[in-house]
Formats: sequence, structure tokens, C-alpha cells
Amino acid sequence: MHVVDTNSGGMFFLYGHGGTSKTFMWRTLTAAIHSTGNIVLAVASSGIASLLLPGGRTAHSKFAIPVPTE
Ligand SMILES: Nc1ncnc2c1ncn2[C@@H]1O[C@H](COP(=O)(O)OP(=O)(O)OP(=O)(O)O)[C@@H](O)[C@H]1O
Repeated sequence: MHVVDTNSGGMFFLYGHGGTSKTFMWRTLTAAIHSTGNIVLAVASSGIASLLLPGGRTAHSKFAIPVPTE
């Protein structure tokens, strides 16, 4: 939350074994940031993963990332 409060930005990588609260952490952060009036774009690399996030979409869908066909 510090990087949001100070508008400093950042990149974080959350990893861990199955069932170790990764989704819980993302959902909590999303709710906390959204509650401050900020916009949260929840995207994932796969459709299955995006279903775990509130309002989640795939990054390809949200940002219209082209998929090379050749
Ligand atoms: N702090 C917590 N308090 C209570 N329950 C929690 C907490 N953190 C996680 N849980 C519960 O533990 C379970 C597993 O958590 P979660 O789905 O966040 O793990 P995960 O790391 O995303 O798992 P996976 O890698 O399998 O997707 C969920 O049912 C979740 O509600």
C-alpha cells in the first residue's frame, strides 16, 4: 500500500505453494486500493487465473494485446 499512498509505483512478484494465500493477498490489496477511490485493473495471463480476481480479465483481453498467428 505504501507505493500506492506515495504514488511511487513498483513491481512485485508474489509466489508460494498452493493454498498459501496468494489469491487472498491479491483480493485484499484490490479491495483496499479500490476503497480509496483508485482504479484497479485486475489482469492475469490465463482465463482460469483471471476468474480468481474480482473483475479479473486476461491481460490480452483488457489491453487488446495482439496474438501473433504465425
Ligand atoms: N488470512 C487468511 N485467513 C483466513 N483464510 C485464509 C487466509 N488466507 C487464505 N485463506 C484461505 O485459504 C485458502 C487458500 O488461500 P488462497 O486461495 O488465497 O491460496 P493460493 O495461494 O492463491 O492458492 P493456489 O495457489 O492453489 O491458487 C482459501 O480458502 C482462503 O480463503
